[in-house]
Amino acid sequence: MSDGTTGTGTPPSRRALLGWGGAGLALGAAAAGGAVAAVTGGGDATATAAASGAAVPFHGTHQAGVATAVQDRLHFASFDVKTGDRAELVRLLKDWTRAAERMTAGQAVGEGAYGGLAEAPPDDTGEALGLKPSRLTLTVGFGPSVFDARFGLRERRPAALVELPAFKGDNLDPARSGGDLCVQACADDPQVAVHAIRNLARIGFGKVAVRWSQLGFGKTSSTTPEEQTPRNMMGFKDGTRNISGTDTAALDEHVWVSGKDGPAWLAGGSYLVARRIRMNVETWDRTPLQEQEDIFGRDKGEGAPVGRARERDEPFLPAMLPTAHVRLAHPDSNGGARMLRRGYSFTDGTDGLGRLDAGLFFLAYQRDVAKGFVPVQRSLAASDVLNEYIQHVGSALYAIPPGVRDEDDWWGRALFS
Ligand SMILES: C=CC1=C(C)c2cc3[nH]c(cc4nc(cc5[nH]c(cc1n2)c(C)c5CCC(=O)O)C(CCC(=O)O)=C4C)c(C)c3C=C
Ligand SMILES: [Fe+2]
Repeated sequence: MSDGTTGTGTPPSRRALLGWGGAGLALGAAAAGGAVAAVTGGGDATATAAASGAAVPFHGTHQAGVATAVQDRLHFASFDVKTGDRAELVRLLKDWTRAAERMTAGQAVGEGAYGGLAEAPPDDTGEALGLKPSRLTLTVGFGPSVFDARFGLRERRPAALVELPAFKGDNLDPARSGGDLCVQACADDPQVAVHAIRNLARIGFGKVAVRWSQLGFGKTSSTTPEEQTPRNMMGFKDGTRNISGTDTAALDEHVWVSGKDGPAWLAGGSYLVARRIRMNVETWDRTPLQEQEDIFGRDKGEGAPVGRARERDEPFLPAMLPTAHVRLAHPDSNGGARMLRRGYSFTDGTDGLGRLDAGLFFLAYQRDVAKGFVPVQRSLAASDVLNEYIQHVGSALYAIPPGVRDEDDWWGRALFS
């Protein structure tokens, strides 16, 4: 297998094509440092890392793509496992891990996209050649259905990994819900994220099939509060009170599964809730500004909570409508529940009735869904005035294993060992 550096008959890595090949190690380390700065540093470091197209380290205690700085683009895919052979599934997870190591470092999959046997299709599909690593992160998850009888994993199913309850107003499409495995690909370049999912799906041909996938074009939450807060498709700042990627105390309390929570294989991992939430943007755009602000409990320009001046001022919940989104979602209204939001806006063309098929692909990581998403969504589903403008049309839940520690480790090793 090629190491991704240039040589006769060997396809160059994306990094090599950028002129990084010879000094790959030194520059790779610098790029990783930039990515670390993106996670731990200030806004300037984040902006620099994004602009430089740096690589985010793949190996670590936790998977990248949860607490690491949120990139601007998403390709999320949910897969059904087609093989009934446990060994084949393990082989796939190992192959996926090795390919993910390469792609997140800006290298082509396997022997690359050209230069190999003319009689065989290339290992890599090629559309990311010449592009920077673009802070690509690949995050894998296991859905409840993978713990059925097929792979002998019944005893290993986390007690907390139960199907989400039905919520008032849900209009879920089974074709956009569920799945045995997921891969969240985030990057600053959409082509890099799409290339990653395409190549993982290709490696999995015959063993897994994409059940549904979702592209996202603008982050709606960040883990870097020192950055400018992004705006959602309703024009409001979204993610102001999200968990910061540097707030280790909050991450330990609300996001990472601990050894005490069980099962042991999931320690250092998390749970991911994905919801495709359609917005009726045409109706929203005809709603008066005051009403829009009352619905969220924040103003549209600054993003300040009702009665306050600045975005980061502490919300005073009694000043908001009892049905305001922020009042209902706030931890004080939900027994202290918090989650790390990492969603993206989407626009998937039109719906045939002249309306944009647009909305929020809501992604939230948490330590326990029963104490995070479920109580908050119950309260939102029952009373949120925002419900007049939105509808949940897709839903999935996954257990997110801990990070891949080194080159000998692989996604899900502790689960299958
Ligand atoms: C069940 C969890 C949540 C869903 C589903 C959800 C959907 C949703 N949210 C917005 C826009 C905003 N949400 C904001 C705050 C906010 N939302 C949730 C949870 C869900 N949102 C939480 C936990 C919070 C933070 C509450 C707090 O601590 O104050 C905001 C305000 C800015 C912010 O703090 O992020 C906006 C704006 C939309 C449009 C939407 C569905 C389409
Ligand atoms: Fe919200």
